[in-house]
Amino acid sequence: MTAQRGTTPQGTATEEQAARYVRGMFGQVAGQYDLLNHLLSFQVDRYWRNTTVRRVEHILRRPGMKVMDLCCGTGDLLLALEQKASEQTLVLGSDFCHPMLVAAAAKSGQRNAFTPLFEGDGLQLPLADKSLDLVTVAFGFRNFANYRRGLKELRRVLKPGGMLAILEFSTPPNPLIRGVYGFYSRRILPTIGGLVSGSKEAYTYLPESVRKFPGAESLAAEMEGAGYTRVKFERMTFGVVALHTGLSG
Ligand SMILES: C[S@@+](CC[C@H](N)C(=O)[O-])C[C@H]1O[C@@H](n2cnc3c(N)ncnc32)[C@H](O)[C@@H]1O
Repeated sequence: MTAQRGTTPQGTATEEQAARYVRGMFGQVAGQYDLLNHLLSFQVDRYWRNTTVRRVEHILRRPGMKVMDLCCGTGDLLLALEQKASEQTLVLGSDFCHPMLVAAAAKSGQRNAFTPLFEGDGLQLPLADKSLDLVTVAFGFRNFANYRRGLKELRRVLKPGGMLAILEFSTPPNPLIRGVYGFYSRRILPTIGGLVSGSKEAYTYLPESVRKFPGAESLAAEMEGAGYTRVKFERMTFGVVALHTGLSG
């Protein structure tokens, strides 16, 4: 399905259609996802995730904390979180794409504590209000069918003072870097991604979804609008990605 003009960031008429489209697309590329991630980012993706873990490490180390990596995909951030978490910290992984969770299950669970994985949509999580101390979302939030609803849902499941950390592609502020990155992501990335994964559409969707995603300042404003406090962001790699953090209130 090619995204048409519509009401969701994916261009579909309804949020259900957007979710089905995104889930199907990630399901197609789950097998080659890690290889392509590391290849297309020249391995810099590891640095982005490790930086994210460093920013939330104080929460991971505190015994009794409950942490969820939402949109965990094949589990790279989940694994990095697990490695820094105390054994008394509950780390959960969630995604709405089953083949991605299967890949994550093969990787996580390497510490002496159980890491439950569950299928869940970030817009409608099967979790009680105020149940988590930290939610991380790496490269998943951009795919939500409704950003405002997603922010509200994540605030719902966070305890008062709990932290949301969103690692996501962004728009480099420097026009020269933006031009070079734009050329790479629109021309080179879909070709390599298409050849390796067999789904050119998925790797054409990627730069398109980044282009449509709000810039770092706008996302910070959205977070504040949804009730998060102490919202801040840090750009990495010339602003190709940004890490936003905020407290649930
Ligand atoms: C680009 S992958 C990122 C995976 C992983 N976090 C990483 O850093 O590599 C995006 C993931 O978000 C998931 N996703 C997208 N929208 C979602 C939603 N509304 N609820 C749950 N998962 C979602 C997709 O299924 C996919 O596995």
